[in-house]
Amino acid sequence: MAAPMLRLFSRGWWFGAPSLSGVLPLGLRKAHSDVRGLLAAQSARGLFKDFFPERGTKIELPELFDRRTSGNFPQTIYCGFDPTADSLHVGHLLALLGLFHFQRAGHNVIALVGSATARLGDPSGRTKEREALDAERVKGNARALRRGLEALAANHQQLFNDGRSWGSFTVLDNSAWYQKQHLVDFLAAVGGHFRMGTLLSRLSVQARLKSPEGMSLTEFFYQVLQAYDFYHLFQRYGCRVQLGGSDQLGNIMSGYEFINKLDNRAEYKLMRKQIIPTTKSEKNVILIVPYHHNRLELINTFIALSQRYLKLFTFLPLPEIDHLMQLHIKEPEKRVPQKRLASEVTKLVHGQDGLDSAKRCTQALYHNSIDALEVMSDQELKELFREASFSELVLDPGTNVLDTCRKANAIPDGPRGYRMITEGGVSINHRQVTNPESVLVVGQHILKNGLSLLKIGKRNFYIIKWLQL
Ligand SMILES: Nc1ncnc2c1ncn2[C@@H]1O[C@H](COP(=O)(O)OP(=O)(O)OP(=O)(O)O)[C@@H](O)[C@H]1O
Ligand SMILES: N[C@@H](Cc1ccc(O)cc1)C(=O)O
Repeated sequence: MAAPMLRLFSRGWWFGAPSLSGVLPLGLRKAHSDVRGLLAAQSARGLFKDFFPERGTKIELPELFDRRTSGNFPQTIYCGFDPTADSLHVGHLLALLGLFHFQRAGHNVIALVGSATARLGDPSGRTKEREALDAERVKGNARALRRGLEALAANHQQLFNDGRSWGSFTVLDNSAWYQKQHLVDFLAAVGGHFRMGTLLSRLSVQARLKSPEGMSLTEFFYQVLQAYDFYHLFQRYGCRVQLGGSDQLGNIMSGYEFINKLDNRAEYKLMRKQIIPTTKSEKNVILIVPYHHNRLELINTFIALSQRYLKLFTFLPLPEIDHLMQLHIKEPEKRVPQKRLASEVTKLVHGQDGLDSAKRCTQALYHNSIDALEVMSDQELKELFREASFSELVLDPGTNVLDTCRKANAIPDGPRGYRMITEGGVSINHRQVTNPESVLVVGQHILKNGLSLLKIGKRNFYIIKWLQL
């Protein structure tokens, strides 16, 4: 008899509020309340949408997550991330939050960096074969991804602890088991368990076979590797649940079938659906790896996003989210839920320091705060005014407003530049300066941190770092 499995897709944000009975399979409804609590809470937040398989399971999924069912607790759940780029993005964050929710409920979770799979390239959800990545590039990306995953897990642990005893968070890399694998041995041992008809029937394969470009053997083989990963994690760590976006359904099914052929113990999976359609477009990807992304960009994006994302991207209890929404109805201009969303996500991604820094940037940018500007480091200022040009100038005695603007190449030479100042188009440190001959004063035009922020017109910023002060 086929072993039980589960698929849980997250609800897309465009589908409306999830209703429990509509989302969860029959088994869950008869489960006892504790179990119901964990999956129901996740579904109520809109994190998961569907289960795989839906029927014919020997053990119902809820038992798998039940603290009180002996032998079943804790479970190990994994999700894979291919290092095809050197940054995590918001789609990954969603997958990670899925893992974090299980971790918070006491289960052990594995974030798998797919250094081996990234070399092949997952064809799922793609219309064209991706550019092949060489081993060095994948290695660099994998290091960056691992750092990002570990940083997020550490922020989660330090800043979102709720006093319960959590499961472990482990980062693994599938190159660890493929490096040692001999190709012929692998094909001989594994290949026979995969049937061509089944592999060919996967939607991701079908779509690519019909495309003008077709599909390479390398890409076709991808699902075998992901299936084997699942098997390996099942054998080695007892991992019975895999989490993935809806594009991962075919790969997860292959893993499920493969494990069942080799081992007929109960097997389960969870799946999550992609909920941010724009994330797949390269232009719209919001990079979140801590060391080379723009915190302000992240905070602004979350301010602009729908309130629904509070449920998806934060750990705030639902009643608290309802309360924030009530506040929003009374005073929408305060944008309370959006600000809270931005700060919760920034805290998770960048830690408390990152959040404080993003708040200083917001103060300096939107509230023209000189105090905030004064305590900002060069790095923060550069990040804040990413579009701004940055120059280092020597402060000669008697340097005036006109000299400063010219040396920073902020105004044109000649009378036109001069007039831009007299006509009020120039400000230094958020204060308008209309006299081109005014000599710069430390403490007014030059901040305590040795910086000046020059603004020309409405949005052209120039940061000047004064040397030899
Ligand atoms: N926008 C998204 N919404 C929800 N889940 C996502 C999103 N983007 C990726 N995921 C999920 O995150 C996990 C890791 O994805 P993966 O590393 O393959 O990223 P990707 O964006 O699909 O990039 P690529 O295919 O170019 O490597 C997968 O389970 C994937 O389905
Ligand atoms: N195929 C997944 C990443 C992944 C890699 C290896 C796995 O074992 C699982 C998942 C994706 O592209 O989104």
